[in-house]
Amino acid sequence: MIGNLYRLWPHPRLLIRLVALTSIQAVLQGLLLGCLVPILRALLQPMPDFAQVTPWLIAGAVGLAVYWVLNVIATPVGFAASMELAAQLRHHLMRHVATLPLGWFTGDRKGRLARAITADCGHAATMTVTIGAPAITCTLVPATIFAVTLFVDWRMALLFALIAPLSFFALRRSSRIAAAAEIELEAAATEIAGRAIELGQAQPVLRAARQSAGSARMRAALDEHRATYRRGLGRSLVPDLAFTGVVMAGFVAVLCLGAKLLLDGEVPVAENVALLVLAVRFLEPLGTLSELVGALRAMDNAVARLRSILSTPPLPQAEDATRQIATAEIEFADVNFAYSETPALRAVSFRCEPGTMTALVGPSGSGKTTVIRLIARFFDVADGAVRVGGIDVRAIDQAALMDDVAIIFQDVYLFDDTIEQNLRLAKPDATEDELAAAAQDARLDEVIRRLPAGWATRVGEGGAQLSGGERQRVSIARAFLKRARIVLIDEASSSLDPENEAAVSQAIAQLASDPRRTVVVIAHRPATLDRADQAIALRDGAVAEIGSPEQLRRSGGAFAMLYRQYEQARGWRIGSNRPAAASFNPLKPEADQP
Ligand SMILES: Nc1ncnc2c1ncn2[C@@H]1O[C@H](COP(=O)(O)OP(=O)(O)OP(=O)(O)O)[C@@H](O)[C@H]1O
Repeated sequence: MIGNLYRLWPHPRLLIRLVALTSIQAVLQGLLLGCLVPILRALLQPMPDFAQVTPWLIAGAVGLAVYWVLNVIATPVGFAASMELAAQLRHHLMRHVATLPLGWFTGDRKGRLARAITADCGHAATMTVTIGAPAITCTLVPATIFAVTLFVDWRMALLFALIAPLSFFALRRSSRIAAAAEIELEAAATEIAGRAIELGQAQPVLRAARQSAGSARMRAALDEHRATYRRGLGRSLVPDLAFTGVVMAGFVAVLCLGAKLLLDGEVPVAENVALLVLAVRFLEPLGTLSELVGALRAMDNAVARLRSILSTPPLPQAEDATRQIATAEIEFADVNFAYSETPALRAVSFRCEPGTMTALVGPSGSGKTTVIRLIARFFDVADGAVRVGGIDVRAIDQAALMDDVAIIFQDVYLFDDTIEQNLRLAKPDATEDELAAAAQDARLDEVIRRLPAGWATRVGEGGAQLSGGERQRVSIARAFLKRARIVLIDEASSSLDPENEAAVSQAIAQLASDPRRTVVVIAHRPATLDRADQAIALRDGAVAEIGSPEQLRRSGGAFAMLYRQYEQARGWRIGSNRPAAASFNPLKPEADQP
């Protein structure tokens, strides 16, 4: 546990100082109690020997003063340490996740990361101080008392040595059960958190179903959490009682041994009294340790969750990585890639020249998004190579690659800041003219003119104040602003309003008109397919067809069928109430379509 903690912090010096301070205090506490032996021995006799007791009283007073000073120092150090450790840990975590492959950030992992940053870092740091320090005291005080007792009476020390491992085993058992219960409780709490998010996000649906106070799943999650808590309590009851029993039995054994030594005349009254005091202080911390054990386990689990993120290997970086990409040419050379067992891409080869736009098409799950992700090096390929400007992306510095790449997702996330700051993310030092030009090219200027505070309008959490099409225009404007030579677009598959659709479509065409730029778009609209210089139809992770859209339409294959269906879908949406493209499987025979 201590090892795990130590390895967790990037700069463990503060932790070492805190542990050293607490350890010195604990040993001092044990030694001060040890002073009682000669003091009582000198005082509890028919003629008290003050000369003999004086040096011990002085030593005790000095020890107490040192203990008090250390205590005064340790309290603020403890507070400062818990803040500092949490801050250190959060920075360490953020620095580490910045080196992870972008493909690591799945929904589930994003949730874990949020929990790690908001809860686990704070818990681990606070508990290190509030639980870790008393745990050290509860271990070192009995250890010191044992050493002192050895000098007073070896038989009593032997009894202490017997009680310690017995209580240690009982404690270990109860701590294991507490750990398992804590993990179950954490899983139940995570389930509740998930359901609570759902409760907020799905309010309209839940209200329509008259379940606004919570779905059946939410209630089930709450019941499960309560049941898990009760189960945990029930399971730890017996081992907890066993531990208390061992400690109590130990104390009875100490009393019996003390009485026997006294009656046999082997240990005088004064020493017997001192031994009893030592026994109490030996056993008492063991009892406290049992109260700390649950919290220690909770801390260990938080530490383990943090370590599981911190131990994720970063994206490998070549020693002599290229820092400047010569051209925006993209090439896939016999690429194979799998997320798990099933291949997502199989022997994919194609080339995209600068100054061209390539449209990726294919049914859901055919590998379009994976192609986009591999160009931006979200993951490394298993076989073959992805090259940009003729260089394998694994040999290009990740920051340099990302400097030249802009990704426009279907769901654009904007920060809860002004529209200007959201745009400046692409180029923090952009001049006003550059901002205005990018906004104009992306047809964002007309949106900004309509907004109440223009460029200074806050876009709300995730960009909620803007429509989907407007958010995409912000994202396209970022691509213009950073002069990205590689633009990867996942065109919105759901319908945009006609104004946004025309604006986004024009902005994409404008992006593609730059002869230095390569645009790859997952296309869902005939207009985009018509504008493309090259189309690649994917099926089951393999290239089914490749050529110019015109050529492929004439050949009457998968692309032609898909094109007709997109056209038809648009016609249906405009002319009737039938659902739009989402219900089509482009590579299914038309007769089988709805
Ligand atoms: N993060 C992931 N982890 C595991 N498997 C994944 C992941 N992302 C995609 N896949 C799988 O890889 C295959 C290709 O998925 P991909 O998202 O590239 O297809 P797509 O053509 O973009 O689909 P869609 O049009 O639905 O977005 C699918 O079988 C998908 O289930």
